[in-house]
Amino acid sequence: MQRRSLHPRSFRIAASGPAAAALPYIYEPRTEALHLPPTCTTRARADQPYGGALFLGGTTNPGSTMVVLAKPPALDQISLVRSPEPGAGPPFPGVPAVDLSAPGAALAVVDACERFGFFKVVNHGVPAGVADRLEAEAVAFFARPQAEKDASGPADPLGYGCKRIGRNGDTGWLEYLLLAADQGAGASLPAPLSGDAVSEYVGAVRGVAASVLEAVAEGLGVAPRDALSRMVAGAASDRALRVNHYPPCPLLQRLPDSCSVTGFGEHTDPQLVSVLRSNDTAGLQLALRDGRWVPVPPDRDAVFVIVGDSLEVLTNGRLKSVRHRVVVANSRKPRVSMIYFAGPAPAQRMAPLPELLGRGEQGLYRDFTWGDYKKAAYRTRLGDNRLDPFRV
Ligand SMILES: C=C1C[C@]23C[C@@]1(O)CC[C@H]2[C@@]12CC[C@H](O)[C@@](C)(C(=O)O1)[C@H]2[C@@H]3C(=O)O
Ligand SMILES: O=C(O)CCC(=O)C(=O)O
Ligand SMILES: [Fe+2]
Repeated sequence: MQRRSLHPRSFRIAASGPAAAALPYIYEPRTEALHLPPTCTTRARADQPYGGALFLGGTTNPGSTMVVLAKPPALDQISLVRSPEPGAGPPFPGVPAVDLSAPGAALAVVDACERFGFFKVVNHGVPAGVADRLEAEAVAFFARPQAEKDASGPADPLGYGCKRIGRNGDTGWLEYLLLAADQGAGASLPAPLSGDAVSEYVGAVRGVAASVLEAVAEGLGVAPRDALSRMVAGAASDRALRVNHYPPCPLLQRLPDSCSVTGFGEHTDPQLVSVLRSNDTAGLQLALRDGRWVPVPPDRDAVFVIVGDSLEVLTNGRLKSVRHRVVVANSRKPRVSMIYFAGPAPAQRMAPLPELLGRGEQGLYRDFTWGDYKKAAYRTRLGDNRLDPFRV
Protein backbone atom coordinates (compact mmCIF):
# COMPACT_ATOMS: atom_id res chain seq x y z
CA MET A 1 0.00 0.00 0.00
CA GLN A 2 1.30 3.36 -0.87
CA ARG A 3 1.60 5.44 2.25
CA ARG A 4 0.42 8.98 2.15
CA SER A 5 1.26 11.75 4.48
CA LEU A 6 -2.02 13.19 5.51
CA HIS A 7 -2.26 16.82 6.33
CA PRO A 8 -4.95 16.90 8.84
CA ARG A 9 -6.75 20.12 9.39
CA SER A 10 -7.54 20.40 12.97
CA PHE A 11 -10.67 21.62 14.32
CA ARG A 12 -11.68 22.30 17.68
CA ILE A 13 -15.05 22.08 18.62
CA ALA A 14 -15.80 24.35 20.85
CA ALA A 15 -16.89 24.40 23.94
CA SER A 16 -18.65 26.20 25.94
CA GLY A 17 -20.68 25.81 28.95
CA PRO A 18 -24.24 25.02 29.79
CA ALA A 19 -25.78 27.82 27.75
CA ALA A 20 -24.10 26.61 24.60
CA ALA A 21 -25.05 23.06 25.36
CA ALA A 22 -28.69 24.00 25.41
CA LEU A 23 -28.65 25.64 21.97
CA PRO A 24 -30.06 23.89 18.94
CA TYR A 25 -27.17 23.29 16.57
CA ILE A 26 -27.53 22.75 12.87
CA TYR A 27 -25.23 20.31 11.18
CA GLU A 28 -24.52 21.01 7.56
CA PRO A 29 -22.37 18.72 5.54
CA ARG A 30 -19.64 20.59 3.70
CA THR A 31 -20.06 20.40 0.01
CA GLU A 32 -16.62 19.06 -0.72
CA ALA A 33 -17.11 16.44 1.83
CA LEU A 34 -19.67 14.50 1.55
CA HIS A 35 -21.27 11.28 1.04
CA LEU A 36 -23.37 11.23 4.12
CA PRO A 37 -26.98 10.25 3.85
CA PRO A 38 -29.07 13.39 3.39
CA THR A 39 -30.62 12.82 6.78
CA CYS A 40 -27.28 13.79 8.26
CA THR A 41 -28.17 17.36 7.54
CA THR A 42 -30.33 17.60 10.48
CA ARG A 43 -31.16 19.58 13.48
CA ALA A 44 -29.96 18.22 16.73
CA ARG A 45 -29.54 19.47 20.20
CA ALA A 46 -26.16 18.97 21.73
CA ASP A 47 -26.83 17.58 25.12
CA GLN A 48 -24.33 18.25 27.78
CA PRO A 49 -21.63 15.67 27.27
CA TYR A 50 -19.49 14.32 30.04
CA GLY A 51 -17.33 16.78 31.81
CA GLY A 52 -19.09 19.88 30.60
CA ALA A 53 -17.46 21.03 27.39
CA LEU A 54 -18.55 19.93 23.96
CA PHE A 55 -15.53 19.25 21.88
CA LEU A 56 -15.34 16.74 19.08
CA GLY A 57 -12.87 16.37 16.35
CA GLY A 58 -10.35 14.41 14.45
CA THR A 59 -8.46 14.57 11.23
CA THR A 60 -9.63 14.78 7.68
CA ASN A 61 -9.02 11.60 5.79
CA PRO A 62 -10.67 9.67 3.03
CA GLY A 63 -12.93 7.82 5.42
CA SER A 64 -14.15 10.80 7.31
CA THR A 65 -16.49 13.56 6.70
CA MET A 66 -16.47 17.00 8.12
CA VAL A 67 -19.58 18.62 9.29
CA VAL A 68 -19.94 22.24 10.09
CA LEU A 69 -21.79 23.44 13.04
CA ALA A 70 -23.59 26.39 11.58
CA LYS A 71 -24.79 27.86 14.83
CA PRO A 72 -23.57 29.34 16.94
CA PRO A 73 -20.64 30.60 14.85
CA ALA A 74 -18.14 30.06 17.62
CA LEU A 75 -18.65 26.35 17.38
CA ASP A 76 -17.04 25.08 14.25
CA GLN A 77 -16.54 21.61 12.97
CA ILE A 78 -17.16 18.05 13.89
CA SER A 79 -15.63 15.08 12.19
CA LEU A 80 -18.12 12.40 11.36
CA VAL A 81 -16.82 9.10 10.13
CA ARG A 82 -18.64 6.92 7.65
CA SER A 83 -18.83 3.22 8.38
CA PRO A 84 -16.37 1.30 6.25
CA GLU A 85 -17.94 0.13 3.03
CA PRO A 86 -17.28 -3.33 1.66
CA GLY A 87 -15.82 -1.82 -1.54
CA ALA A 88 -13.74 -3.67 -4.05
CA GLY A 89 -11.02 -6.12 -3.16
CA PRO A 90 -10.81 -9.54 -1.62
CA PRO A 91 -13.07 -10.08 1.39
CA PHE A 92 -11.33 -9.48 4.72
CA PRO A 93 -10.89 -12.92 6.24
CA GLY A 94 -11.01 -11.49 9.77
CA VAL A 95 -8.35 -10.74 12.33
CA PRO A 96 -5.97 -13.71 12.66
CA ALA A 97 -5.92 -15.34 16.09
CA VAL A 98 -2.67 -16.84 17.35
CA ASP A 99 -2.02 -19.06 20.34
CA LEU A 100 1.61 -18.30 21.14
CA SER A 101 2.16 -21.67 22.75
CA ALA A 102 0.86 -23.66 19.78
CA PRO A 103 3.24 -25.32 17.32
CA GLY A 104 3.91 -23.04 14.35
CA ALA A 105 3.10 -19.89 16.37
CA ALA A 106 6.24 -18.04 15.25
CA LEU A 107 5.38 -18.41 11.58
CA ALA A 108 1.74 -17.52 12.25
CA VAL A 109 2.83 -14.32 14.02
CA VAL A 110 5.11 -13.28 11.17
CA ASP A 111 2.42 -14.08 8.61
CA ALA A 112 -0.15 -11.96 10.48
CA CYS A 113 2.34 -9.11 10.93
CA GLU A 114 3.24 -9.14 7.24
CA ARG A 115 -0.34 -9.29 6.02
CA PHE A 116 -2.07 -7.03 8.52
CA GLY A 117 0.40 -5.65 11.08
CA PHE A 118 -2.24 -6.80 13.52
CA PHE A 119 -3.52 -9.98 15.17
CA LYS A 120 -5.12 -11.20 18.32
CA VAL A 121 -3.57 -13.48 20.88
CA VAL A 122 -5.67 -16.14 22.55
CA ASN A 123 -4.46 -18.09 25.60
CA HIS A 124 -2.28 -15.09 26.32
CA GLY A 125 -1.77 -15.67 30.02
CA VAL A 126 -3.06 -12.28 31.19
CA PRO A 127 -5.36 -13.33 34.03
CA ALA A 128 -8.90 -12.08 33.41
CA GLY A 129 -9.10 -10.90 37.01
CA VAL A 130 -6.02 -8.71 36.59
CA ALA A 131 -7.38 -7.01 33.46
CA ASP A 132 -10.87 -6.71 34.94
CA ARG A 133 -9.52 -5.13 38.12
CA LEU A 134 -7.60 -2.43 36.26
CA GLU A 135 -10.55 -1.80 33.95
CA ALA A 136 -12.89 -1.44 36.94
CA GLU A 137 -10.51 1.02 38.58
CA ALA A 138 -10.31 3.00 35.36
CA VAL A 139 -14.10 3.07 34.98
CA ALA A 140 -14.39 4.35 38.57
CA PHE A 141 -11.76 7.01 37.88
CA PHE A 142 -13.50 8.22 34.71
CA ALA A 143 -16.78 8.44 36.64
CA ARG A 144 -15.29 10.97 39.07
CA PRO A 145 -16.13 14.68 38.86
CA GLN A 146 -14.28 16.49 36.09
CA ALA A 147 -12.33 18.68 38.51
CA GLU A 148 -10.93 15.61 40.26
CA LYS A 149 -9.90 14.04 36.98
CA ASP A 150 -8.31 17.27 35.81
CA ALA A 151 -6.15 17.23 38.91
CA SER A 152 -4.38 14.20 37.38
CA GLY A 153 -3.64 16.10 34.16
CA PRO A 154 -2.84 17.47 31.72
CA ALA A 155 -1.40 14.54 29.80
CA ASP A 156 1.79 16.29 28.73
CA PRO A 157 3.18 13.78 28.26
CA LEU A 158 1.72 11.71 31.12
CA GLY A 159 -1.46 12.06 33.13
CA TYR A 160 -5.17 12.57 32.47
CA GLY A 161 -6.28 13.99 29.13
CA CYS A 162 -9.68 14.84 27.76
CA LYS A 163 -10.47 15.24 24.05
CA ARG A 164 -7.05 16.59 23.15
CA ILE A 165 -4.50 14.07 21.93
CA GLY A 166 -0.84 15.06 21.89
CA ARG A 167 0.36 18.64 21.64
CA ASN A 168 -0.43 19.48 18.07
CA GLY A 169 -4.14 20.02 17.83
CA ASP A 170 -5.56 16.49 17.48
CA THR A 171 -8.85 15.86 19.17
CA GLY A 172 -11.20 12.95 19.68
CA TRP A 173 -14.29 11.93 21.59
CA LEU A 174 -12.44 10.35 24.48
CA GLU A 175 -10.74 10.85 27.78
CA TYR A 176 -7.71 8.89 28.86
CA LEU A 177 -4.87 8.24 31.26
CA LEU A 178 -1.30 7.96 30.04
CA LEU A 179 1.06 6.37 32.54
CA ALA A 180 4.71 5.40 32.50
CA ALA A 181 4.36 1.64 32.84
CA ASP A 182 7.07 1.33 35.46
CA GLN A 183 5.81 4.18 37.59
CA GLY A 184 2.59 2.47 38.37
CA ALA A 185 0.08 5.09 39.24
CA GLY A 186 2.44 7.99 38.54
CA ALA A 187 4.93 9.49 40.91
CA SER A 188 3.84 13.08 41.22
CA LEU A 189 0.19 12.91 40.25
CA PRO A 190 -2.76 12.27 42.50
CA ALA A 191 -2.80 8.49 41.87
CA PRO A 192 -5.66 7.88 39.43
CA LEU A 193 -5.26 4.10 39.59
CA SER A 194 -3.75 1.96 42.28
CA GLY A 195 -0.10 1.07 41.83
CA ASP A 196 -0.84 -2.61 42.47
CA ALA A 197 -3.49 -2.86 39.78
CA VAL A 198 -1.25 -1.13 37.25
CA SER A 199 1.85 -3.15 38.00
CA GLU A 200 0.03 -6.48 38.03
CA TYR A 201 -1.49 -5.69 34.65
CA VAL A 202 1.71 -4.30 33.17
CA GLY A 203 3.65 -7.32 34.42
CA ALA A 204 1.24 -9.58 32.53
CA VAL A 205 1.07 -7.65 29.23
CA ARG A 206 4.82 -7.13 29.18
CA GLY A 207 5.07 -10.90 29.04
CA VAL A 208 2.81 -10.94 25.97
CA ALA A 209 4.89 -8.25 24.25
CA ALA A 210 8.08 -10.21 24.97
CA SER A 211 6.63 -13.50 23.69
CA VAL A 212 5.37 -11.80 20.53
CA LEU A 213 8.78 -10.25 19.83
CA GLU A 214 10.48 -13.59 20.44
CA ALA A 215 8.08 -15.22 18.01
CA VAL A 216 8.84 -12.49 15.44
CA ALA A 217 12.60 -13.09 15.80
CA GLU A 218 12.17 -16.85 15.52
CA GLY A 219 9.78 -16.59 12.57
CA LEU A 220 12.14 -14.27 10.71
CA GLY A 221 15.19 -16.41 11.49
CA VAL A 222 16.85 -13.79 13.68
CA ALA A 223 19.23 -14.95 16.42
CA PRO A 224 19.33 -14.75 19.32
CA ARG A 225 15.67 -15.29 19.97
CA ASP A 226 15.57 -12.31 22.34
CA ALA A 227 17.21 -9.90 19.86
CA LEU A 228 14.00 -7.84 19.74
CA SER A 229 12.38 -8.63 23.08
CA ARG A 230 15.42 -7.49 25.06
CA MET A 231 15.11 -4.03 23.49
CA VAL A 232 11.89 -3.47 25.36
CA ALA A 233 12.86 -5.26 28.57
CA GLY A 234 15.68 -3.24 30.15
CA ALA A 235 15.13 -0.79 32.97
CA ALA A 236 15.70 2.14 30.61
CA SER A 237 13.18 0.96 28.03
CA ASP A 238 10.34 3.32 27.25
CA ARG A 239 7.13 1.59 28.20
CA ALA A 240 3.81 3.31 28.60
CA LEU A 241 0.28 2.33 29.50
CA ARG A 242 -2.71 4.15 28.12
CA VAL A 243 -6.29 3.69 29.28
CA ASN A 244 -8.86 5.19 26.92
CA HIS A 245 -12.50 5.84 27.75
CA TYR A 246 -14.90 6.64 24.90
CA PRO A 247 -18.23 7.67 26.36
CA PRO A 248 -21.39 7.50 24.27
CA CYS A 249 -21.76 10.66 22.19
CA PRO A 250 -25.13 12.33 22.73
CA LEU A 251 -25.01 14.09 19.35
CA LEU A 252 -25.23 10.76 17.58
CA GLN A 253 -28.60 9.96 19.06
CA ARG A 254 -30.10 12.45 16.61
CA LEU A 255 -28.20 11.22 13.59
CA PRO A 256 -28.59 8.09 11.46
CA ASP A 257 -26.86 4.97 12.70
CA SER A 258 -24.41 5.18 9.79
CA CYS A 259 -22.87 8.28 11.43
CA SER A 260 -20.15 8.08 14.00
CA VAL A 261 -17.54 10.45 15.37
CA THR A 262 -13.79 10.20 15.65
CA GLY A 263 -12.78 8.69 18.95
CA PHE A 264 -9.08 8.36 18.18
CA GLY A 265 -7.97 9.51 14.73
CA GLU A 266 -6.06 7.25 12.38
CA HIS A 267 -2.40 6.76 13.20
CA THR A 268 0.39 4.28 13.59
CA ASP A 269 1.96 3.59 16.96
CA PRO A 270 5.62 4.63 17.14
CA GLN A 271 6.89 1.78 19.39
CA LEU A 272 7.80 -1.83 18.48
CA VAL A 273 4.48 -3.37 19.43
CA SER A 274 1.38 -2.34 21.33
CA VAL A 275 -0.75 -4.80 23.28
CA LEU A 276 -4.40 -3.76 23.45
CA ARG A 277 -7.22 -5.11 25.55
CA SER A 278 -10.71 -3.65 25.43
CA ASN A 279 -14.13 -4.25 26.85
CA ASP A 280 -16.89 -5.55 24.62
CA THR A 281 -17.67 -2.23 22.92
CA ALA A 282 -16.71 -1.99 19.25
CA GLY A 283 -14.97 0.95 17.62
CA LEU A 284 -11.45 -0.12 16.69
CA GLN A 285 -10.78 -0.24 12.96
CA LEU A 286 -7.67 -1.03 11.03
CA ALA A 287 -6.49 -0.14 7.56
CA LEU A 288 -5.74 -3.10 5.37
CA ARG A 289 -2.63 -2.92 3.20
CA ASP A 290 -4.83 -1.82 0.28
CA GLY A 291 -6.18 1.11 2.30
CA ARG A 292 -9.63 -0.29 3.12
CA TRP A 293 -10.81 0.21 6.68
CA VAL A 294 -12.23 -2.81 8.48
CA PRO A 295 -13.77 -3.05 11.94
CA VAL A 296 -12.10 -5.19 14.57
CA PRO A 297 -14.77 -7.05 16.54
CA PRO A 298 -14.07 -6.55 20.24
CA ASP A 299 -13.04 -9.57 22.29
CA ARG A 300 -12.41 -8.97 25.96
CA ASP A 301 -10.93 -12.44 26.36
CA ALA A 302 -8.17 -11.80 23.84
CA VAL A 303 -5.44 -9.20 23.54
CA PHE A 304 -4.65 -7.53 20.24
CA VAL A 305 -1.13 -6.86 18.99
CA ILE A 306 -0.39 -3.83 16.83
CA VAL A 307 2.88 -3.57 14.87
CA GLY A 308 4.49 -0.19 15.46
CA ASP A 309 6.86 1.98 13.42
CA SER A 310 9.96 0.80 15.31
CA LEU A 311 9.38 -2.84 14.38
CA GLU A 312 8.99 -1.72 10.78
CA VAL A 313 12.43 -0.09 10.92
CA LEU A 314 14.11 -2.98 12.75
CA THR A 315 12.80 -5.44 10.14
CA ASN A 316 13.75 -3.07 7.30
CA GLY A 317 10.14 -2.73 6.21
CA ARG A 318 9.39 -6.45 6.11
CA LEU A 319 6.81 -5.95 8.85
CA LYS A 320 4.95 -2.70 8.47
CA SER A 321 3.23 -0.65 11.12
CA VAL A 322 -0.53 -0.58 10.75
CA ARG A 323 -2.80 2.44 10.64
CA HIS A 324 -5.70 2.12 13.04
CA ARG A 325 -8.35 4.36 14.56
CA VAL A 326 -11.33 4.31 16.86
CA VAL A 327 -14.73 5.51 15.79
CA VAL A 328 -17.51 6.10 18.27
CA ALA A 329 -20.87 4.94 17.03
CA ASN A 330 -24.26 5.50 18.52
CA SER A 331 -23.95 3.11 21.44
CA ARG A 332 -25.10 3.32 25.01
CA LYS A 333 -21.99 1.59 26.23
CA PRO A 334 -18.63 3.30 26.58
CA ARG A 335 -15.57 1.69 25.06
CA VAL A 336 -12.71 1.16 27.50
CA SER A 337 -9.34 0.09 26.14
CA MET A 338 -5.99 -0.44 27.84
CA ILE A 339 -2.91 -0.33 25.64
CA TYR A 340 0.63 -1.20 26.62
CA PHE A 341 3.25 0.37 24.34
CA ALA A 342 6.56 -1.51 24.24
CA GLY A 343 9.28 0.96 23.26
CA PRO A 344 13.07 0.73 23.54
CA ALA A 345 15.52 2.77 25.60
CA PRO A 346 16.17 6.31 24.32
CA ALA A 347 19.72 5.40 23.27
CA GLN A 348 18.65 2.31 21.31
CA ARG A 349 19.81 2.43 17.66
CA MET A 350 16.94 1.72 15.33
CA ALA A 351 18.99 0.02 12.62
CA PRO A 352 17.60 -2.96 10.69
CA LEU A 353 18.66 -6.32 12.14
CA PRO A 354 21.66 -7.53 10.11
CA GLU A 355 20.05 -10.93 9.37
CA LEU A 356 17.25 -9.14 7.57
CA LEU A 357 19.51 -7.31 5.15
CA GLY A 358 20.48 -9.36 2.14
CA ARG A 359 24.08 -9.21 0.90
CA GLY A 360 24.78 -5.65 -0.23
CA GLU A 361 21.22 -4.60 0.61
CA GLN A 362 20.81 -1.10 1.99
CA GLY A 363 18.69 -0.22 4.98
CA LEU A 364 15.56 1.72 4.09
CA TYR A 365 16.00 4.16 6.96
CA ARG A 366 18.77 6.42 8.11
CA ASP A 367 20.50 5.84 11.40
CA PHE A 368 18.60 7.14 14.39
CA THR A 369 17.86 6.32 17.99
CA TRP A 370 14.50 5.79 19.66
CA GLY A 371 15.14 9.07 21.50
CA ASP A 372 15.46 10.90 18.14
CA TYR A 373 12.33 9.23 16.82
CA LYS A 374 10.22 9.91 19.86
CA LYS A 375 11.21 13.56 19.90
CA ALA A 376 10.27 13.89 16.24
CA ALA A 377 7.05 11.90 16.75
CA TYR A 378 5.83 14.27 19.42
CA ARG A 379 6.12 17.13 16.93
CA THR A 380 3.84 15.37 14.43
CA ARG A 381 0.08 15.22 14.10
CA LEU A 382 -1.61 11.91 14.78
CA GLY A 383 -2.30 11.05 11.12
CA ASP A 384 1.14 11.99 9.82
CA ASN A 385 3.49 9.42 8.45
CA ARG A 386 6.20 9.72 11.10
CA LEU A 387 8.64 7.41 9.35
CA ASP A 388 8.82 9.34 6.08
CA PRO A 389 11.47 11.83 7.25
CA PHE A 390 13.64 8.92 8.40
CA ARG A 391 13.71 7.09 5.07
CA VAL A 392 16.90 7.27 3.03
C1 LIG B 1 -0.50 13.44 18.22
C2 LIG B 1 0.28 12.70 18.97
C3 LIG B 1 -0.21 11.86 20.10
C4 LIG B 1 0.93 10.88 20.28
C5 LIG B 1 2.09 11.83 20.11
C6 LIG B 1 1.73 12.50 18.80
O1 LIG B 1 2.42 13.72 18.58
C7 LIG B 1 2.02 11.51 17.65
C8 LIG B 1 1.99 10.04 18.16
C9 LIG B 1 0.85 9.81 19.17
C10 LIG B 1 0.91 8.46 19.87
C11 LIG B 1 0.09 7.35 19.18
C12 LIG B 1 0.26 6.05 19.97
C13 LIG B 1 0.13 6.26 21.48
O2 LIG B 1 -1.25 6.43 21.80
C14 LIG B 1 0.93 7.50 21.96
C15 LIG B 1 0.96 7.58 23.49
C16 LIG B 1 2.30 7.46 21.35
O3 LIG B 1 3.31 7.00 21.85
O4 LIG B 1 2.27 8.04 20.12
C17 LIG B 1 0.38 8.72 21.24
C18 LIG B 1 0.98 10.09 21.60
C19 LIG B 1 0.19 10.79 22.71
O5 LIG B 1 -1.03 10.59 22.85
O6 LIG B 1 0.80 11.59 23.42
O1 LIG C 1 -8.54 2.82 22.20
C1 LIG C 1 -8.27 2.01 21.34
O2 LIG C 1 -8.91 0.98 21.15
C2 LIG C 1 -7.05 2.26 20.43
C3 LIG C 1 -6.31 3.48 20.86
C4 LIG C 1 -4.99 3.63 20.20
O3 LIG C 1 -4.78 3.23 19.08
C5 LIG C 1 -3.91 4.28 20.95
O4 LIG C 1 -4.16 4.67 22.12
O5 LIG C 1 -2.79 4.41 20.41
FE1 LIG D 1 -2.70 3.34 18.53
